[in-house]
Amino acid sequence: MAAIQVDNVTRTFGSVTAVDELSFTVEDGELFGLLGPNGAGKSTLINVLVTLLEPTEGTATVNGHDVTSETAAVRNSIGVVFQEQALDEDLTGEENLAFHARLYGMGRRERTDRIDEVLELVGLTEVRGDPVGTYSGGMKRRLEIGRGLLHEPAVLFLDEPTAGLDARTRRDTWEYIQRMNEDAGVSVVLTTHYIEEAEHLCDRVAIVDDGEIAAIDSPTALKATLGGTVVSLTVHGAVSALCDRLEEQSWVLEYARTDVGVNVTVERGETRVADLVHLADNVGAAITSVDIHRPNLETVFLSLTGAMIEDREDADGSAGEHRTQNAPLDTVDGRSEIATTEDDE
Ligand SMILES: Nc1ncnc2c1ncn2[C@@H]1O[C@H](COP(=O)(O)OP(=O)(O)OP(=O)(O)O)[C@@H](O)[C@H]1O
Repeated sequence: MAAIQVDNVTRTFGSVTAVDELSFTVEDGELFGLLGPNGAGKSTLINVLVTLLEPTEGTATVNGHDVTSETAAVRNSIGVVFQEQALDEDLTGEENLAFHARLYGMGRRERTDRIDEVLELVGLTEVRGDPVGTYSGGMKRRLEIGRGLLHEPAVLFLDEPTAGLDARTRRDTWEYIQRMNEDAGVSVVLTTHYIEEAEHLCDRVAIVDDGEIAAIDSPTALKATLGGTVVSLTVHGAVSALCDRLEEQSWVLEYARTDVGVNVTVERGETRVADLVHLADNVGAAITSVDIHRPNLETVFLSLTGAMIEDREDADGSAGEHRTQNAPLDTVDGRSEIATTEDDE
């Protein structure tokens, strides 16, 4: 049985379609990610799956239970960690868990055993007696994840599990998420707008944009669809002539004009910079900056939607707004010399 089955789910808020006819399956034991910018519809989808919102249209099951007609069964079989922290900072880590265990109706014996196990799993055994107010951001996050696991759910939902954490703590948190997925055998569905998180952590990723799934596959398979690196050129003058020349080159896999120049997809981008500069010279165009994007989920998002996730984030406040295709990759216009940067893997 699939952990989650979503069939044509739509959720609207007035005139806003937050989730638009989504269909996908999450297999038992998978670590599954919903990747997209703020406002893409990830939280709305999670809220439908955890029975906090009813779908406007379509159906979904979680652990075989229908999210509309079997809400109690769904809730009993899931754990949820929301974006907003919900811990009592005056209570100790252990007391926070005990409170939650009582809510779930766990008996004293079961409670004690399970709290010990969970604290061990999230690496908080030594600080179990300290007030949560003294915990670091990462420790609080782990405690929340542990709390979501107390009643041994089959599926754990994590909404932006590492938002607001520094890079190192984020990486540590990934290890704990992986550990629970592997050791506790729990299926995990997480939302994120961090490329690296989706890439590093997830077995499969759905790329979500404007309420729709643009692509769904393993990070490796998604990157393989690109078949090259994207070289973003900022160009002054003669962009059309440069595009005509790009069209003639057998080594150019694809190109697309942007507001500031052109994105060129080639094999091993770093080896083609000199050729691109040469081509530009020939047609009287000036390349003022070069950015090389190794294939990662950001470049997959770019090729699918015409914008970077970061651009969408910058445009936030207008979450979910439609942007023009091939929006600028960067605001490097006006640089006088060529700067070459590469995304970290
Ligand atoms: N309760 C609501 N009322 C009205 N509009 C909403 C509501 N909840 C979400 N939306 C809108 O639905 C769209 C999707 O929002 P959603 O929060 O699901 O996106 P998201 O990808 O989870 O982003 P974030 O990470 O910022 O929560 C946005 O346009 C948002 O403004």
